Amino acid sequence: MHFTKMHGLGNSYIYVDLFKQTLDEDKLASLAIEVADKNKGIGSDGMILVCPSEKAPVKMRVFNNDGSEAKNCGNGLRCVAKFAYEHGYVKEKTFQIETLGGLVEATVHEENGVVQLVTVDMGKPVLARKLIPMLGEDKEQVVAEPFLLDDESFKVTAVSMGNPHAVMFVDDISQAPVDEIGPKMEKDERFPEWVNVEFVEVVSETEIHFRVWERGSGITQACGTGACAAVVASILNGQAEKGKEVTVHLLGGDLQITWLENGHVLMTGAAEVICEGVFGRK
Ligand SMILES: N[C@H](CCC[C@H](N)C(=O)O)C(=O)O
Repeated sequence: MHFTKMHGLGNSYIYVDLFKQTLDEDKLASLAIEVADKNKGIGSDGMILVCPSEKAPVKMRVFNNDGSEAKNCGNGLRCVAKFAYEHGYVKEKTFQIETLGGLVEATVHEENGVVQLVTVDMGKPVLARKLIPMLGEDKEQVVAEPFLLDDESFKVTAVSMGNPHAVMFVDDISQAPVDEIGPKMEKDERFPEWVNVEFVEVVSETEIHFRVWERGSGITQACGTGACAAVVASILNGQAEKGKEVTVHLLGGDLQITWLENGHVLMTGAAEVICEGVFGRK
């Protein structure tokens, strides 16, 4: 199997071009686990398939390193956009990408034919509890809601970017209990489809620090959909303003994110190729 390893701010995936090869649908989950293994595989946060689509020039499918399939991936979208443009699957610099969470629009910023940065219109966040999904009293939004976990109460703001996110605010990001709380909250029964867990330290209304425990992958260097959810949560909690660009500092680098007045979330960041190769026994 031919692959390209790419990353968005250190959130790396093994990209497989299904315009040029086919994979057995029944083996996708186990293949994602295999290629992501840093000792016996290639090593990554998961696997992303770059697929033909009937709704857009290209479709993205995302698998975490536990084999679970997700409906969206922000860092993955930027890399898929770069891949599709540089491989000639799209001719325009702005084009749609199909995801399991719906259609998004990407714009590539290229220099001498090489895409350096990509802007993705991630669409509108979903805030209704039952659509996150999150169990509990049926109310429109979950903003700073007390969430009891191991006798400790956390204030959770829930946002879906096509995939579910639980965002909490801390005073010092370096002290955020990512390892301790991440895995417990990820699979808490109150999140029927599990959840990505994010911690945010607000620096100003245009700058935040961010850490993540990803559903299905654990701690990663960056989470694009999580960073979008973090900006939306910051605004819902009165810590930032709609229409103003926020710089999100993640372990692997920065993303520029704006929750526009029209309700859409724009994300701009890097997308890079690490290597290409052939995976599997000769
Ligand atoms: N772990 C996520 C998928 C990857 C999202 C993340 N890597 C991003 O860049 O948005 C989930 O299960 O919803």
